[in-house]
Amino acid sequence: ILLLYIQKKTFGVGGNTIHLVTVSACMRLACHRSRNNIRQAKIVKGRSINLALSHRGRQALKQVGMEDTIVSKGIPMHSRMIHSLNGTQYPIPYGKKGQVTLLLQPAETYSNTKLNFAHKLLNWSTETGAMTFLRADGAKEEIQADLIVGCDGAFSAIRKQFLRQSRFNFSQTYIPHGYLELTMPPINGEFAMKPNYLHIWPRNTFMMIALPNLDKTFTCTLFMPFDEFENVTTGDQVIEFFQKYFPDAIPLIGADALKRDYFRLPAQAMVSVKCSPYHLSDKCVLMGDAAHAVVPFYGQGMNAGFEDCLVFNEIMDQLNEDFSAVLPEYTRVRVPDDHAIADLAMYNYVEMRSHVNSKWFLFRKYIDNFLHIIMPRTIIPLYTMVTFTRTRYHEAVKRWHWQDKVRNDIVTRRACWPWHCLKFSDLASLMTCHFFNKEN
Ligand SMILES: Cc1cnn(-c2ccc(OCc3ccccc3)c(C(=O)O)c2)c1-c1ccc(Cl)c(F)c1
Repeated sequence: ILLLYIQKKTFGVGGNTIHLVTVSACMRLACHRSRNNIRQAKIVKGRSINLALSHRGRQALKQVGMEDTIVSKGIPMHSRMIHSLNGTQYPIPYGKKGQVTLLLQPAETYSNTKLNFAHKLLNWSTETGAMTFLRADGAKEEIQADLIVGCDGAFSAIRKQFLRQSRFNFSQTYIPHGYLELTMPPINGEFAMKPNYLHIWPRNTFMMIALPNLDKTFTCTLFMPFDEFENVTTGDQVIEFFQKYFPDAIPLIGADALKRDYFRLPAQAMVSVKCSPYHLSDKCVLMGDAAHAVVPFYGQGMNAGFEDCLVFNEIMDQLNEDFSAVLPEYTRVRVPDDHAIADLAMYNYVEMRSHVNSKWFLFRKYIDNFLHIIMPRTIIPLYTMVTFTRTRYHEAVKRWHWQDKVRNDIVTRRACWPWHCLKFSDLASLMTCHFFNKEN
């Protein structure tokens, strides 16, 4: 989690590698993490190390002068590549030049990084900020903090103490889908597929994506209901399943590797966590997955966490770093937006699970892009607002509903397409909205 120039003693607890390294690199923050160093682990149990960085996350990195460093280690994806069942591939650009999603892997450690791995938080006090850690050598370490930032993930130890507080709201939802990661190796030292694309195989209840890595491999993530994972128990059944749904991926992953890696780890669960408030008195604040774990179907998990820091620091500026005012204001401003992206990611999961196959995906995206081209200020695709702007998440949702109403009003009054079926007045009303927005 990015905490910018807080002069007081601030202790971050948790955070995954990219958050920890970035935090420490920019602020000599003492970070305490119960897990071992992911960078030294050979196999990390089911934990994906691909992180999709887009505009919100980049703005946070920019504010601490880290954007160029981190972006230089990322792979830009300027379009989706939709893989149809018959093996045909359709590129759909994300939009304007420069609107890319960056794929990151754990960054390098920086000289002023003080990372305390395998430090388990035993206890902490909301009144005094006193913290007790159990170190890897078994010794206990007492620390006194002015502010404790709980960025210790979806199953936060810091948040556990919030549960004892009156009027603390908390919800946790596991979805019936799991995910499993496979590796697509390079061919003759080169990427097996076009690298600067987010490869998507939309198959309604099954989906697979492939994200490029710096070592020219792709990390393929298969999303599928646990019931379906349980039906595939032998190597031959894996091949049969892939022949039916992802035939073009078999030669690229390799049949033997597919049969082997498919069973390397069990399918991992996905959880959505929402809570409020995000703060306790003036001593503790939750950020990142500890505050709002989201399902991955919008690629916004890390970006929302980074934007937490950006918003926190904007409020620190406004309220002169007075934690007793900053923390409640951070809750007031940030909770509606983080709840909105959690709901949006879950909506996308339902949308993509129910009827998003390659034809529907293509249709939706072509329509979105077409309407955005002819009325760039009136129709802005939701994915564009979420991924390529800092439009507040809850405001993006409000605008999306308004745009859907405008579009559906026109469509329901005219059963047919294409465009020439619309009466002039329909076009006029749309263009009026467009010019009206121009005024705004
Ligand atoms: C890692 C990452 C970064 N962005 N996205 C993402 C997510 C959703 C998208 O569209 C939603 C939609 C398309 C068509 C109809 C309704 C909704 C698009 C898009 O427009 O390209 C891209 C993902 C991602 C993550 C998991 C799955 Cl399963 C997946 F497919 C992609």
